[in-house]
Amino acid sequence: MNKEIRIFSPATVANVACGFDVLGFCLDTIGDEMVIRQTEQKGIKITVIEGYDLPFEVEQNVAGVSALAMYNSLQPDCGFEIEIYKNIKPGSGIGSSSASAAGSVFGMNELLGKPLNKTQLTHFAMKGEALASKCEHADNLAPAIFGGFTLVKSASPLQILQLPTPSDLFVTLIHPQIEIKTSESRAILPKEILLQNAIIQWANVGSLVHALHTSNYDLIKDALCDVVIEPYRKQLIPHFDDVKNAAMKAGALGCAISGSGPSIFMLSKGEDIAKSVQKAIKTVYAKTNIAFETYVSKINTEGIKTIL
Ligand SMILES: Nc1ncnc2c1ncn2[C@@H]1O[C@H](COP(=O)(O)OP(=O)(O)O)[C@@H](O)[C@H]1O
Ligand SMILES: N[C@@H](CCOP(=O)(O)O)C(=O)O
Repeated sequence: MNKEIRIFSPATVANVACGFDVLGFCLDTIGDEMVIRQTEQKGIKITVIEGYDLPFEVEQNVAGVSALAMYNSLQPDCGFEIEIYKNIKPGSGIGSSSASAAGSVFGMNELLGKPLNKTQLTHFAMKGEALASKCEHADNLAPAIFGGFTLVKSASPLQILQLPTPSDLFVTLIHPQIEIKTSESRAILPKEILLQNAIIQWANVGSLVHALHTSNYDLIKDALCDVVIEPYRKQLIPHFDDVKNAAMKAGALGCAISGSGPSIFMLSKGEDIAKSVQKAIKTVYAKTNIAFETYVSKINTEGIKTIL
């Protein structure tokens, strides 16, 4: 036995400004690698973790929890070992936990001859994601597994819509090297929101979806606005307003918190503008003593994939 595959499990941007818990897109160059190995010995084992200090206990690691949920449901006549080569810092706001939760179930499914479709994989991956964020949200998992832009129409029963990706859309991202746990940045959100803000927000979600379908960059610009979540969470992110101002001045279509932060993303029309935006936001953080990384990426329309 001992069949194995190596996979690339991408980072993702959840929420996309107005679509808290429902919208997301997949990044191109940033992601983890994982090796999933089929073994004669039954059960799930995490055998290697490199890059960051994370638990090896299956029940404490999101990759283990999602793998176990799928394993218990399918009850295959074999076991699996999981190796995690982590590039995405946990608590980054670019779907670190989601990359691991999706990677283990994707790899197992490939080795078992693909008995599950992508929505079913997302369902099991959500069990792992819930360990990290204390909530079964799929807005990182769906773009990681399906690629491109996705909308989670319903979490239960799970229904995912794939949205088109305008070809000239580029992402710029800044990742201040501080950790914000998704569970903690969810805990500070209000339980109720003002109707007047809800109206603005759902108009923006509808407009953004329409703009993606029609490659209408002006409408993307109008719709990339979050009046519900950002006012609370931006307080956790040093210099958020300065980054946003610099990015918009440099020509970005929009700028918002990536997932639960601390990463901040911008969308731009064309790679040249995305690079100018990168230069502008670098100057904001360069004046501080906070370490940071910046990236320019295409939208990854393929999602998670086998690389060996
Ligand atoms: N395989 C894993 N990858 C990343 N984080 C994990 C993993 N397993 C458990 N965790 C825990 O999940 C938390 C990070 O998840 P989360 O706060 O959602 O960050 P992110 O926004 O980067 O996904 C950390 O507490 C981390 O210890
Ligand atoms: N919708 C979730 C997304 C969390 O994304 P992450 O990349 O920070 O895990 C939220 O905003 O809480």
